[in-house]
Amino acid sequence: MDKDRASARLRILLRHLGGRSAGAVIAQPTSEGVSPASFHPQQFQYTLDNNVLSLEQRKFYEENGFLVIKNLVSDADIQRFRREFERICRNEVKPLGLTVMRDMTITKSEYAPSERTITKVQDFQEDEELFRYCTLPEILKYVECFTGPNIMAMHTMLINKPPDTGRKTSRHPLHQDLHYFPFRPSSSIVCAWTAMEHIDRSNGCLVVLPGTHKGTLKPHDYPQWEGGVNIMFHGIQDYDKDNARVHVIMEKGDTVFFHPLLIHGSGRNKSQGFRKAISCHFAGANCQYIDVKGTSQENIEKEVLEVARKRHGVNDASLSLKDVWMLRARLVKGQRVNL
Ligand SMILES: CCCC(=O)SCCNC(=O)CCNC(=O)[C@H](O)C(C)(C)COP(=O)(O)OP(=O)(O)OC[C@H]1O[C@@H](n2cnc3c(N)ncnc32)[C@H](O)[C@@H]1OP(=O)(O)O
Ligand SMILES: Nc1ncnc2c1ncn2[C@@H]1O[C@H](COP(=O)(O)OP(=O)(O)OP(=O)(O)O)[C@@H](O)[C@H]1O
Ligand SMILES: O=C(O)CCC(=O)C(=O)O
Ligand SMILES: [Fe+2]
Ligand SMILES: [Mg+2]
Repeated sequence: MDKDRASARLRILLRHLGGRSAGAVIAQPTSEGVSPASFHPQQFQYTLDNNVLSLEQRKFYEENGFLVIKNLVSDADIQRFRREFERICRNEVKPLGLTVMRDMTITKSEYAPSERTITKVQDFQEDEELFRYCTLPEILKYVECFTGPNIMAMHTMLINKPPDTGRKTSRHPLHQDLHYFPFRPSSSIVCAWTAMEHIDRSNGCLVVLPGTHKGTLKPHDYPQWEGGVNIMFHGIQDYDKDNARVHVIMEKGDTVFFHPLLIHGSGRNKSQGFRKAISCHFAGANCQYIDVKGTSQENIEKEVLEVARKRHGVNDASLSLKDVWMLRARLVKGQRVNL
């Protein structure tokens, strides 16, 4: 693409996004299909102008790709999420569309459903009690700094990381969440992840490689782990080993906001407890779906569609990753524009 066309495309993109820092041109990574030749020096690429983040917080996110806000979600709310999760585990409620995951070392076991066999629930957008998390004003206040005022909740999870059985399957390999998402631009997407208890290295805290959000989306695949790896837990094969791993220690209610290109994962849970966190990936409603065919995301599309076909018996060859995400997406603020 020549320089003029590239900058014209950027201008359209900017208008579409409702404008970031005044007069600034967003420097999008090349994986977004925009030429880096049109970079202009500017201060902020990953946060919007607003009065919520302090200059220091804003600079921290720009530089590192994540930001921890201490004590953001109340104990009372966390208790409600915990109760609802327990009800789901006991089969007392069956929210529509919910995906229940078991650790691969216990999937084929005879255990009755309980909090000890479920490692993660995903897609709780139809469970009003858990979905309250995605609508908490204290969460959305920060989310808006990244997505702008029209906010979609795209992906919801409550993670119940089990004590490791010794096979290290409780680890989550280093990855970028954007690998799973067929929508862009990446900087209008943010994950909010709230610790539901004290989380440190002993029970498998989040591990991040600061600054990696400035890079591009890397190819992902299953890691070659001896003890095996959970379904769809793709990892980055060759990340820069010189990048310092940072273990993010959090207290109950602390919330980390992070960019979908930030390389992160979590270590083994060496404790006897089930380590809990609740999270939602939000996106600006102005984001656009992309076709991932012919990209590194093709492998995850194939896996997700195979599961969708098996579970729902749909056999439509034209089904794409986009269709799956359109069903999950739920508006939490403003207007549903594209997603
Ligand atoms: C930003 C996002 C980052 C991420 O989210 S990374 C994680 C992404 N994970 C997902 O999207 C969730 C994937 N899981 C699922 O969709 C469901 O758990 C899954 C696999 C469909 C299973 O659901 P159900 O069919 O209700 O359960 P089931 O017990 O009958 O299992 C069916 C077949 O799947 C297998 N399975 C289930 N959980 C597994 C696991 N953790 N690791 C490896 N294999 C697993 C299970 O053994 C069974 O296999 P088979 O049919 O007997 O051969
Ligand atoms: N040698 C490695 N190669 C690739 N990824 C790794 C390696 N070691 C750890 N990881 C990944 O890095 C993240 C954090 O792992 P970390 O080393 O903190 O945990 P751990 O090995 O379970 O525990 P610890 O090192 O505290 O005993 C996880 O995503 C894990 O999968
Ligand atoms: O809570 C964790 O272990 C992190 C999970 C994660 O990064 C993910 O599911 O995308
Ligand atoms: Fe992740
Ligand atoms: Mg280690």
